[in-house]
Amino acid sequence: MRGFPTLRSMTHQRSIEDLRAEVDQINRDLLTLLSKRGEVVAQIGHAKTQEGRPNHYDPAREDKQLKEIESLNQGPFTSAAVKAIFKEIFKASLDLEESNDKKQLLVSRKVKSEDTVLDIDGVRIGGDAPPIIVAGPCSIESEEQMEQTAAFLAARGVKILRGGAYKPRTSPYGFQGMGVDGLILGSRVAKEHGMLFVTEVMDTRDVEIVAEHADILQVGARNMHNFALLREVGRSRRPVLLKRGLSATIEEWLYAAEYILSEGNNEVILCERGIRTYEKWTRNTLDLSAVALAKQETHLPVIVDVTHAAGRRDLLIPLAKAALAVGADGIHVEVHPSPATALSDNEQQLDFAGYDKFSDALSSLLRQPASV
Ligand SMILES: C=C(O[C@@H]1C=C(C(=O)O)C=C[C@H]1O)C(=O)O
Repeated sequence: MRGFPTLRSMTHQRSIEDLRAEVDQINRDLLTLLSKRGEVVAQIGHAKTQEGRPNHYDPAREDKQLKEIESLNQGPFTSAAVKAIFKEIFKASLDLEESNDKKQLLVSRKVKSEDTVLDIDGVRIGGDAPPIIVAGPCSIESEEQMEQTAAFLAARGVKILRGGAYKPRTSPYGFQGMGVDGLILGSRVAKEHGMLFVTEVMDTRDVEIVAEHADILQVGARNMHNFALLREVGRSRRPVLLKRGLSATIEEWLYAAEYILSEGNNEVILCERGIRTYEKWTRNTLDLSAVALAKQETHLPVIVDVTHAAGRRDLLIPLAKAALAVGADGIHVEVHPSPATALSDNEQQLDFAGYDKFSDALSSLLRQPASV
């Protein structure tokens, strides 16, 4: 190989110390170049994020660089060795791009250290506000059902009434909800009792009409990955209650919230509702570490839907206590005047007597501000 002195000519000319000093200097130069490369790569990462490309890995680009490096390599290292070194550099660069990017997430506490406290018509959620209760039937079924439930809950100080007008049912033949009539009914009854109305929106085409009637838009677990819907509720100017997906990791859940914030809507309430595991004795498995982590990593309020997490009435009190103990900003619970005849979720909704027991059991925890 041209240009490189032979071992024999080198050994007697320079001492090992001398050579090592040169290696030390080369290390420093390499480090300077590596750091410079890292800075440029981080800028590429930032540009990709701004273009809405969350996946930064680009194998074609890496391959192109490796091919060029191979063609330029004149030794003494083999091309395989040089390529292995550069692959490590690409891997570290990708990590750098992605971790820098994560630090800049709008949901992150690193970007906004203080708690986001929502104030919806005087109802405060998050931060130093006492934990809130979101309660009401699974589905809006009739005027009588909504009227009875709202009157009962309002008398007990519940400020947020829930009720589904569009229902994401497992079977297409299950009750699909009352639609617009349900929206009108739910919002009227809530208003009459001085409550806020939260209801699920499942389709981008319905965001406008649901936002017209509801005070808070719910994105349900089955739609947590519906990125078009997340963007659309992000563009609406209503607070959003974002449930965690059935099998979503915490990271995926927080990225889903990021979709909403990235459209300019900062009013997001995260809702842990249990995840799908192998366990059969509960409908889902309540993930309390997700609540603690979401509180730690984000500035958003986090509430816990104990009804869907448990799928059975007998666990609601202990699960709600545990949720409040880890710092949840509220509890979501389904209440129906007659769960046995409800058109959905018969097994898990509380009747009025059950709700009274539930709220009595939690009363001391509900008075104080959420604590981590
Ligand atoms: C820096 C980039 O992102 C990643 C890192 C690369 C690198 O370190 O050279 C190359 C491709 C991507 O996997 C890029 O796309 O250019």
